Amino acid sequence: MENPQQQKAFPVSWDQFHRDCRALAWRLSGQGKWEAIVCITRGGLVPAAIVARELGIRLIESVCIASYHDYDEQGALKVLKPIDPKVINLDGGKGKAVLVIDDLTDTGKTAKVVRDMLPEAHFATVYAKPTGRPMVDTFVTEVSQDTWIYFPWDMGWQFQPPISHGTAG
Ligand SMILES: O=P(O)(O)OC[C@H]1O[C@H](OP(=O)(O)OP(=O)(O)O)[C@H](O)[C@@H]1O
Ligand code: HPA
Ligand SMILES: [Mg+2]
Repeated sequence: MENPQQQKAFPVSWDQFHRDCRALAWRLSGQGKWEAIVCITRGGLVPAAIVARELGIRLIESVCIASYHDYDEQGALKVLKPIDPKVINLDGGKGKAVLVIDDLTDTGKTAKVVRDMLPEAHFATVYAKPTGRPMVDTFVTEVSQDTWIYFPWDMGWQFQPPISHGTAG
């Protein structure tokens, strides 16, 4: 993983994120009749809340996975909390009744770990990079692999130097 400072920046505001989550819900509506959402924490929590509201799904489970440290380097994936067997065992035990949601797929490694737990679930992310794209069934916006997505919960307001000063990224 390249240092985000050297990558293209794709900053996302709360408003844009809400719209993109609604667009994801529109794409998902009509594709399946899911009984539960499994969100991949922590990034999947916010899109899962919005999609659950739009699709009327009230059974929400989490799978807690940590991988990136210091915002840029991906370390070993750690499953901090597995999926409740009650959710795994819905409709045959392979995830047919489950919608899995995350904020993005980058290398696809996180999605792969969860796919191994729920091979027949539908995987949805708001954003996708080319390497991770084959791991998800539905997404809204693709960005290039050398783009770093800045989510609104990681951001704060700060002064932007004018473009003419030549330092804007
Ligand atoms: O496709 P990958 O290369 O595996 O990367 C994508 C994952 O990385 C980020 O999560 P992270 O592990 O940083 O944890 P967080 O959701 O708690 O921020 C993001 O939310 C995805 O879950
Ligand atoms: O582009 C990204 N942005 C934020 N978190 C991430 N985790 C993996 N890739 C990214
Ligand atoms: Mg995550």
